Amino acid sequence: MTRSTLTFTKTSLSYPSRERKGLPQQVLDSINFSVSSGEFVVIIGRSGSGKTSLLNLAAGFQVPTEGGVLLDGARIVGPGAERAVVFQDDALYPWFNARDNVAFPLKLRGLSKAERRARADALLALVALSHAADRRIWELSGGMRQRVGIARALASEPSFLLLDEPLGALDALTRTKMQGFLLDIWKKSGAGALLITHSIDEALLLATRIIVLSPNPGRIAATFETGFGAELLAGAKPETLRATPLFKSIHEQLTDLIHTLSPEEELAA
Ligand SMILES: Nc1ncnc2c1ncn2[C@@H]1O[C@H](COP(=O)(O)OP(=O)(O)OP(=O)(O)O)[C@@H](O)[C@H]1O
Repeated sequence: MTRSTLTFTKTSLSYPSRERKGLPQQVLDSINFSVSSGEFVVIIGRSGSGKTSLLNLAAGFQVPTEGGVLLDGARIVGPGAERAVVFQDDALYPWFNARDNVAFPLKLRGLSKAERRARADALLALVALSHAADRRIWELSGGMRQRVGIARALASEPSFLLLDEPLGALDALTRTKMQGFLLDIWKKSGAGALLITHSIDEALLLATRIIVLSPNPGRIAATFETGFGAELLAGAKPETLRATPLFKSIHEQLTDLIHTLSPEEELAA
């Protein structure tokens, strides 16, 4: 895969606000950062700090009020197959089985039935769901559904995975498994990842870089370069990493920072 870069440059976003009688409410203020292939950037910040808005801009669902969002230097003006989005409650087609859900974007790309089946089966193998290819969506657990959603997102061979709390609805054990899994997929795909989470622990385990957003309007308050994901991929156990002084220190700094920025907000550890 050729190296690709997604860049936010002096990106600001305002929404018309009902409470303010139509006056614009600024939710993002002059955001500057980039994500390249092979990077895993995690955005963390209190509820309402503009995380989803940021991701929507990268996806091309919205356009900035000021500044730009660029893909390899070209302004993003709409959604594109090279930027795949995975949400918390991914809307899979309940009347299709897992394979047909994954194959659906391939149909839109005009692949033949045999090609779609072969590609969907390869993607299901990648997310360790070969055994469930023929099962309907309602026959799958929450974690399995999320893996189908990720396989479907990978079907378009995206350069970027845009992940909006994809693991937020899962129980703790499944979430831990899925974190390792997500890292593995990201590494194998060579894509760049931009993940939103409320969990400081998750941010630390997955990110190559953590960006903290401060609220009202959303601004970058701090950036942390981290590398625990590489250790997880190399086989380290999450609990071993959590016990290291460096993990504890960054966890403490992030907790302090987010609570200083939003003292009334309870954040998940
Ligand atoms: N389509 C919209 N129209 C008007 N205001 C919006 C719209 N979408 C979001 N907002 C407002 O923008 C601000 C940021 O919302 P956003 O969803 O980006 O934050 P967030 O950090 O992702 O929040 P959460 O963690 O709760 O998901 C909020 O005040 C929200 O009410």
